[in-house]
Amino acid sequence: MEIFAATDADVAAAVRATDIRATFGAPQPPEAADPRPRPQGERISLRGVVKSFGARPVLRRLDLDVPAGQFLAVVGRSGGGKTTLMRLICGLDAATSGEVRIGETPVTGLMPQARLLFQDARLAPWQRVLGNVGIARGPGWREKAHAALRDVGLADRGREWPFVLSGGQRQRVALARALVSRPGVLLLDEPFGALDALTRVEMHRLTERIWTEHGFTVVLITHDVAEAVSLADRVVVLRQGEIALDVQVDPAGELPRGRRSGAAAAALHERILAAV
Ligand SMILES: Nc1ncnc2c1ncn2[C@@H]1O[C@H](COP(=O)(O)OP(=O)(O)OP(=O)(O)O)[C@@H](O)[C@H]1O
Repeated sequence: MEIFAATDADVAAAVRATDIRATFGAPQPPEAADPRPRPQGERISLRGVVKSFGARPVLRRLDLDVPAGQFLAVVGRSGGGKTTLMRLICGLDAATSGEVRIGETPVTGLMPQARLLFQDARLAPWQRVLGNVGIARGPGWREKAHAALRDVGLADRGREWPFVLSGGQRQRVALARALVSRPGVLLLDEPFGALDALTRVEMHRLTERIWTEHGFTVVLITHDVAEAVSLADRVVVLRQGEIALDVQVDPAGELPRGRRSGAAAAALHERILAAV
């Protein structure tokens, strides 16, 4: 295993080379300054997907199409198969039968165009923040990692160690690490579940902004129906391995994302809760 620790000189050079003034929510510099290729959201499709562990079926003949660029939220009770679904989409696990595709490509192993974020940030403690974001290395990794840190409002934290960061900041580093390769699909497995309410709202706004700027396809798992209604284009309820509800959040385009309140949002909230 390669263990790499960026030296202070490395980090200082990377920080000097980019704009460290950009902070969370600040306007982003022109695309030309970013060394990463422009991302393309990718379609996700599942056809007749079954996943069993031993004799126990967890996903039962699932059909699901997520159009490129859509923000889909998946809600459901514990044990309903949500994480299993994510693992099949990114190729961490294989379906027992049926087919999963990202774009036109059948998922037969780990998919480089899909990135998965968990509830815990899973940072490498022996790497500084910049090293964590660029952990996959490759040509130009420092510049790419720094651009991703700037995306998440942590441009000036690259030289710090993960243990000095707050939980929300660690999740932002994990998000930057996922974004560094400009994925077509971002899979979020309850990444906000362990955060306090204010940090969670910050992360909602950050996720929405980055999704708008990057244009990737998002699948967000959450137990929080309000979070699903607030952020997503569409909500799917997964119950005992089957889709119990599949609903567009705002088909008429009347509910501003992030401020979805009022009777229509409340009715949708109730409908989702009834299906969970
Ligand atoms: N590797 C595995 N081996 C055996 N059973 C598994 C495995 N992974 C998941 N399961 C089982 O599959 C079912 C669905 O698990 P999954 O983690 O997908 O649910 P979930 O909806 O994400 O739950 P939660 O909301 O609690 O995270 C559970 O009963 C779980 O015990």
